[in-house]
Amino acid sequence: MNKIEHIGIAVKDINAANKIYQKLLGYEHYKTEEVASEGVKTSFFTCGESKIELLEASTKDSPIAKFIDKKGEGVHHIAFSVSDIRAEVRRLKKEGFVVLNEEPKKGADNKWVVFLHPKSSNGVLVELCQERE
Ligand SMILES: CC[C@@H](C(=O)O)C(=O)SCCNC(=O)CCNC(=O)[C@H](O)C(C)(C)COP(=O)(O)OP(=O)(O)OC[C@H]1O[C@@H](n2cnc3c(N)ncnc32)[C@H](O)[C@@H]1OP(=O)(O)O
Ligand SMILES: [Co+2]
Repeated sequence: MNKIEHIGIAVKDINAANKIYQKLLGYEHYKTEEVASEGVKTSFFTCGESKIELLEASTKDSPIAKFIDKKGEGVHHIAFSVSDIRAEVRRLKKEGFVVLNEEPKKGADNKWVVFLHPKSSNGVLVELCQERE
């Protein structure tokens, strides 16, 4: 793993959350992006070498909608940047982690992403991210 790429935060209202995180960080987000395949609207803030990803559900069955229904707003996942996502998937499977999608899928901000089930990482949903060429 190279670094924490982003921390994903589930929010009910991305416009309201943007204002809060703008005040918190002292600067504006640099982009918004809808990822229809994941049922989310995102907003990204830089934070040093890492990012904050705000996530609002765009569909009723979005993982974000389910998460907020059960747990409320808050930290939803931690994403790690990796250089070779397929090699990391092979390594992590051997280590016993539960991989949710073996085939990397298109994430936000020009990334390939793979998720690991929170039950295999102490209740934390983990995302692996590799830059798309
Ligand atoms: C924008 C794209 C991308 C990026 O580029 O950055 C994203 O970040 S997309 C983010 C949204 N997408 C995902 O989260 C995809 C991966 N997630 C999943 O596949 C599912 O959400 C899940 C983790 C497998 C859970 O789905 P499911 O089993 O259907 O949900 P339940 O509500 O029944 O929960 C079961 C169990 O798991 C706990 N849970 C759910 N989500 C989380 C979470 N984010 N962190 C920690 N724990 C989580 C949930 O509370 C249930 O626990 P118990 O009640 O104890 O059984
Ligand atoms: Co993410």
